[in-house]
Amino acid sequence: MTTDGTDPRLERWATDDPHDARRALGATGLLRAFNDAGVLTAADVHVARRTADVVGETDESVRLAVALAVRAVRQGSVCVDLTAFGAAGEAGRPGAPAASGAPGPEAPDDPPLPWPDPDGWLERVAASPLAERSVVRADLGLLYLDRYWREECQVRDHLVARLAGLPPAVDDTLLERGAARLFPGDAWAEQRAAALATARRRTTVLTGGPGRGKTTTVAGLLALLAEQHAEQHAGARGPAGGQPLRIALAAPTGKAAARLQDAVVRALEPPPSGPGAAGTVARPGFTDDDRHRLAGLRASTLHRLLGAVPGSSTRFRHDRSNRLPHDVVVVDETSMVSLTLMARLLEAVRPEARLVLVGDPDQLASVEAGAVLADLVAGLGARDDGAVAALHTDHRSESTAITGLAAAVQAGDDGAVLAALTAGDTAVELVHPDDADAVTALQDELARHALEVRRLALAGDADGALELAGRHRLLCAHREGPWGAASWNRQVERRLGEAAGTVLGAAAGTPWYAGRPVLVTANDYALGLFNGDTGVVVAEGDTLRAHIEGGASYAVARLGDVETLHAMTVHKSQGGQAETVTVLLPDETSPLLTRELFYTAVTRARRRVRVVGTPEAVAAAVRRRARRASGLARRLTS
Ligand SMILES: Nc1ncnc2c1ncn2[C@@H]1O[C@H](COP(=O)(O)OP(=O)(O)OP(=O)(O)O)[C@@H](O)[C@H]1O
Repeated sequence: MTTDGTDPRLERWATDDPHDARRALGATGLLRAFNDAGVLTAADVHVARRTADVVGETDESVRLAVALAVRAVRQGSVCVDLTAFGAAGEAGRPGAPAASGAPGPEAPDDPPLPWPDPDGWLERVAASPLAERSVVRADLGLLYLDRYWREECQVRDHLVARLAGLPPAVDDTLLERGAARLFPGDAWAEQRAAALATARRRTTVLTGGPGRGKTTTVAGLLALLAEQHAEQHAGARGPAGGQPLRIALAAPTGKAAARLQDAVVRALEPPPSGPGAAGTVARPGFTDDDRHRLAGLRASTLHRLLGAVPGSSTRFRHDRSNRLPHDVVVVDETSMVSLTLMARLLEAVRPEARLVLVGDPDQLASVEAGAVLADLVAGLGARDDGAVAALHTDHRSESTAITGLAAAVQAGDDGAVLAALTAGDTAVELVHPDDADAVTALQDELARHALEVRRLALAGDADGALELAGRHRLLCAHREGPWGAASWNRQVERRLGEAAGTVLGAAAGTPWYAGRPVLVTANDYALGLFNGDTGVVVAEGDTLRAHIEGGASYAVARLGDVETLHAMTVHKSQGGQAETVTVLLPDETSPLLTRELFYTAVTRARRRVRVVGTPEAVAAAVRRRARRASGLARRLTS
């Protein structure tokens, strides 16, 4: 582990298969050596060779640098810091300065690599025809593929321009009065301050972990803005007069958008009345006027908001020449937004519109390149002009032990994490993977849970099966391997089949059976299904129907992109929560084992979290950052 917490190991792939698709047949020189060593894939090598050949670049170290830049993007970084690598015996040793986010130098037991001399390496790339032709860019001491450099600069330019613009006009007396009504007293002080700060700005990043009251704050903020708008346009005539505030609510995935809409609508509902209802649900103090002004709010995916263009994942109908019409744009789960999508969003939002980016910067970043939310928090936070509003108070978790564990993970304090996991609190528990009895007990518990879900599903009790299935989540770092989601899915299915005296799941030739919990893995707008939706297959007479959380049900034959959900990856669990969560940690050498992964996993639990892993794996997870190389935070501060 390097001093900045970056993983010191250079992640490599390995295979005995001479025909493995990652092998770059015909590669020579340094590219060959790094491909043979499992650092570069055939795709990395191919791009470097083709672009270098086109411009006649023959310097092997430059070709290697381009391949490493391609590799970096493949691994989620936006650029690469060549100083993180280095000549053998120089920067290549563990503990040498590693760039933020860049994969670090090799582990001591890996064969040494023929690294070029790091001195002047970036300068050689910068002087090459590849840089002259803008194939790559050397900037901030980092090497970028041109597209990502341009996108990073675009994001910086748009944000800096937004921050430099005049603040929106507000009626301060009305705003203060509204905030005191919506967020009254001490219990709402943090959210009141955040909503007030956000209302007075064009651009705000609103951060907070799960249950910190972000969505509730957004609902109250929208009521404040709608009140301001109504006041400003009272008695106005003409096309704008009387037009309600145009609000866009969006999230990167369909599931997150549906949750955002639900949460905002729920927050706006009148508090329950009747005996015993008082004090059960805390809601901002909305009036009927607020509810009327915000009636019919809908959330959509960011792609849908921007107007997806068939055949392109990076171009949208709304762009700088056709801006979004909205006065307020709220984006939830911003941690899942890639650099490319953020660049497209920022160019499409009208400069005078309010933009509120909501999310938890400690969670895993987007599947695609970039760690935009974390960069915005670091970069804008350092400017100290109030663009970042943070919520810290946990309003949801039913266990202070879980809150404490999550805080210790967040702080990177492995000692405190291990102490929390072994303190004997029933809400938080550590199971050693070599403890055969404990692992068997876990397997039995999972099988009992799956059997009970199946019993309800066979009896046609869709609500009961859904409710029970959603109470527990088994989260894995990996998809494959002994501690991967696929293997645990098979294991639970085998136990289920044994108990039912039959074969269930893939081994039976059909994945469908009553009690199969499912995870939707792609949006299907025609069916109204979203990536991340969860459900259970229920027997209805002789047929099987998948009942999806939220009410819809479908004949199983209609569903295409679904996976079995006895276990799931932590990545796919983002945005959801369950009463109990079991986290299976891989051993401490797994490159996926990071603080962000562990934090995301434990914060999915509301009441109880059980971590299966060695103390070494826990410590490695807490200490290792999933940093992604990017220059955005620095660009925003300079
Ligand atoms: N000030 C408060 N006092 C009491 N309860 C609150 C307060 N603020 C929010 N809550 C309640 O806490 C729960 C979580 O709030 P909310 O959904 O706004 O959090 P969140 O940060 O958006 O969570 P997530 O990111 O997990 O969706 C909700 O049930 C909400 O009603």
